[in-house]
Amino acid sequence: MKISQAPAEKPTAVLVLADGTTIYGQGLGATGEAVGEVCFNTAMSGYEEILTDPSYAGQLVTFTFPHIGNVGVNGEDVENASPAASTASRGAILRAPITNPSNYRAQLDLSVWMRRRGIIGIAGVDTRALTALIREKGMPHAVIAHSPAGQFNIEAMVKRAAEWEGLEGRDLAKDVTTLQSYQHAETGWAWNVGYGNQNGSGPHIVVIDYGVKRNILRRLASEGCQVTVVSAQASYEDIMDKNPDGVVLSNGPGDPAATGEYSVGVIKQLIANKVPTLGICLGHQMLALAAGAKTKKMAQGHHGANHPVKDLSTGKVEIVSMNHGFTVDGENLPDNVEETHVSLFDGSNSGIRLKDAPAMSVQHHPEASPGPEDSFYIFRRFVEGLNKAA
Ligand SMILES: NC(=O)CC[C@H](N)C(=O)O
Repeated sequence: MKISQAPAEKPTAVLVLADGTTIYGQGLGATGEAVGEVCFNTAMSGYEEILTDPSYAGQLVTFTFPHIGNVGVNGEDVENASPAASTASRGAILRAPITNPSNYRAQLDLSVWMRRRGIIGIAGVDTRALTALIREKGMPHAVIAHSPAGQFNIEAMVKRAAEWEGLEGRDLAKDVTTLQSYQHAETGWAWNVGYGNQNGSGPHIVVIDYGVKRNILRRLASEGCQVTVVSAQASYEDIMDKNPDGVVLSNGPGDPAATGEYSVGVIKQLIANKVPTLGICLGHQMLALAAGAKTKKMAQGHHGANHPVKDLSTGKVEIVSMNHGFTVDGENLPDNVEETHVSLFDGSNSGIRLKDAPAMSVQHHPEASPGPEDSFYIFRRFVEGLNKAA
């Protein structure tokens, strides 16, 4: 069975990097072109969650796991909470062609689902070599084109990739955030039950949506919280009008430093007024900025569901879900910021706590989705803190 090689003849898709590297393969999903930064994700499962995670806006995802699509798509494991964020990642790069879906939850073939969501894919790529290249040279800018007729203008694609503005300095949260505030009651997924529903009577949490993953909302609801989601552009007054017991700063795409123009001011007010705050991923980076720390672009980023992180307060190691291309500079934290978690892959910062405000944040994804549930405790720690304060 020939499953892993790019067809030598009649390619229907091509991946072109800004340096001119040209890789032919088979087209999947939507036709047309997508431009973005290529990152690699090492998760072995969870492609439906990954391809709907709004944090991937502006990126093209290479899956290092060779068989993607085997269990189809179920339409339930979708992470974008806002319709505005329905085109998170614009492209998927796969090793093997997609086989017939086999899973009791499967509703659709991955390629058909990608076509409906406007995601362009290419299979037959030597993803191992591409990943090795990213590790050596950093995340390249690239264009994927899918043309059933096999017509490509490589020169124009190289130019487009080379001229693409990149993610540094880009605020993408404003493109994926909800425009209106709403309540969220859905809880976690359980075998034979599906997602639950609960109108919690616990603390009221306002989540600022910079591109929030649904499982963050579900984890909060599962902890008994009442959950209200507000737009990334909500002012401090908008938020406080809702009477929150705590505020969650969500994940999201783009450069935290650029997103900070409207959000960091709000976060500074939350800290100054001692509003209990939990930041996740982009929210973590922006809490750090608000507290006086710095963020910077990483060379290869962290994207996967199998990263070891150490909780410095307990000494425990947890295996976590990661998805970030920017990082908080853990070497130069201001005095009021304590490092609470570190990545055991490269020692980069993976969590902070403010010494002068009830605020904490993590770079990794405690909501998993996809990934292990080791870090669900972060939500519990936050909610227990609120209950103690009440
Ligand atoms: N998942 C996220 O929130 C990503 C945060 C940020 N956009 C980064 O790439 O680092």
